[in-house]
Order: sequence, then C-alpha cells, then structure tokens
Amino acid sequence: MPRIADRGVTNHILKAFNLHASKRLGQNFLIDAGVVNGIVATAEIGPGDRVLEIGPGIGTLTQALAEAGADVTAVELDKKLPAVLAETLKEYDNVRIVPGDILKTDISALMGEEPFKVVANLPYYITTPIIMALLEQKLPITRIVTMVQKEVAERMIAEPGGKDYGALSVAVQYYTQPEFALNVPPRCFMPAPAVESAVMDCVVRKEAPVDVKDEKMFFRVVKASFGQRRKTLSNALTGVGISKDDVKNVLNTAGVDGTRRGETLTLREFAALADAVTALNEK
Ligand SMILES: C[S@@+](CC[C@H](N)C(=O)[O-])C[C@H]1O[C@@H](n2cnc3c(N)ncnc32)[C@H](O)[C@@H]1O
Repeated sequence: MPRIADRGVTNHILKAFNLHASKRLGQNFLIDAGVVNGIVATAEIGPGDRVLEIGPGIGTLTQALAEAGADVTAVELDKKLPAVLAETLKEYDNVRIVPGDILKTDISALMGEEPFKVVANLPYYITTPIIMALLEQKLPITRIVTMVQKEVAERMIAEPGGKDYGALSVAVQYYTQPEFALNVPPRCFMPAPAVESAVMDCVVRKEAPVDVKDEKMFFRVVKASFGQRRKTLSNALTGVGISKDDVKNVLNTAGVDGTRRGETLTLREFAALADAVTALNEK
C-alpha cells in the first residue's frame, strides 16, 4: 500500500470500498503527508512506543505510526471501517484495530498499566469530552498529540482574563503542558472542514502545577465558576453546594474578591478556593 496521506490514494480507497465520508462521525481524512509526518514527529514516535489512536478512519495516520515502529491500538466507531483497515494496513503486525466508541471504551483495560501516548486526528463533534475523559481517568498517558479545531487549540492554551479561558483550559493546563505544534488549513483534509485546525502537543505533567487538598473539589469549583459565566464568584460558588454565607467565608479565606468572575482566576486561585471549601466541609 502506498502512503495513504495523499488525495489520489484516499480517493481510490474510498471508491474501492464504496465509502462516503460521514459528517455525523466527524470524518475528515488527512491527505497531506507533511501534516501526518508532522504529527508523528511532534509525538516523537519511535520503535516500541505504545500508542492509542482514536478514530483511525481509513488508516492514514495509523500507517505513519506503524511505519515509525509504534505498537498502535486504534479505536474506531464506524462499523464499515475495520474491514477497510484490514486491507489498507495488512502489511503491519504492530497495529490492533478495536471497533467501538472511545467514550464507552474501558481504556485502562484496553491499554494496561504501561505508559502510552495518545495520537489522533480527533472527530471534532466530541473533542472536549474525549480530552476530558483522557485527562480525568488517571491513565498512564505520557503525551497527547491531537488534531483539533483551531478554536479548541486556543482554548487549551488560553490564559486567565480572555474569552477563550474556560474549564477546558484549566483541566488541560492542570494535567499537561500544552503547546501549539502545527497550523493545519482545511485543504489538508478530504472533505475539507469548514474550520481551521491545529495540532496540539500536550505533555502530561508528572506533578500537578498547584497543590490542592482534594482534586475533585478543585474541579467542582472550576465547573461552578465557569458554569454561569456571567455571574460573579459570590453568586456562582453556591454551585458547589454551600450557603451564601459560607461562600463569603471561602472567598475571604482564599483572599479572592467575590465581585470577580471565574474567567479571571488563575489555577492557584482556583486551588485556594477549593482548599477553603474542603476545609469548611471538614469542620
Ligand atoms: C477526523 S477523522 C480522522 C480519520 C483518520 N485518522 C485521518 O487522520 O484521516 C475522525 C475519525 O474518528 C472516528 N470516530 C468518530 N466518533 C468516534 C468515536 N466516538 N469513537 C471512536 N472513533 C470515532 C470517525 O469515524 C473517523 O474515522
């Protein structure tokens, strides 16, 4: 099989299997070898690396990962594709195709306890739930290199104070060190999506960047603060299940002004608020 990351080869495969890219499943196949090589290089894939790929499609990125020597496990929802992948990737014995929905897959059981990387050209309709699931499950992931919508890439690296800063920014920055890796225009896909894309390189942190007594409470505070974006913290923080008076005490203890909104808080300030709520609940 020649390199699949090519317009002619991709067209040929789609025709041969009578496939039509499904909009519903977010199918935009990569046809640019430079971008595919860029993803593999960004993830620093070498022989023996264990990789989880989400949505292999017709095998474009999978092929490049396999060529680089990775042991690839690829989870694909579209029932038509495993038969296609059996053909397009038949020369590789280092690829395992797993049919199913990544959001319903027990990734821990699938990948085991050894460290692995996640590399994917994500289906855009579920980018955030996939990233949150990967981060929250405490899996032995060392790096997440993913194609996302440009707008999501901007949210992942956003700093406090701007319109892009939200719960996704906090979660990604708490668990990883996210870096923007590549700009990818619509013409690199077939069919071309309506939006610009970007490859993000998120190296998973060995230690959290801020100390928190209770991580669950940290994320409850984050969700409550962003859940009602236009509310001040004095109002929004009742969302973690404490009274208005307790909110006042918590804000005092944490040294945070209650007239501020969640989108202005740093990770450290979210941690201080969470610790104050935890201390209050322990009383
Ligand atoms: C943007 S395409 C990427 C295809 C291929 N990796 C490439 O780069 O050309 C996204 C892929 O994710 C698959 N997909 C969509 N939803 C999924 C889900 N919930 N679980 C696993 N795969 C999914 C789609 O069928 C499609 O193959």
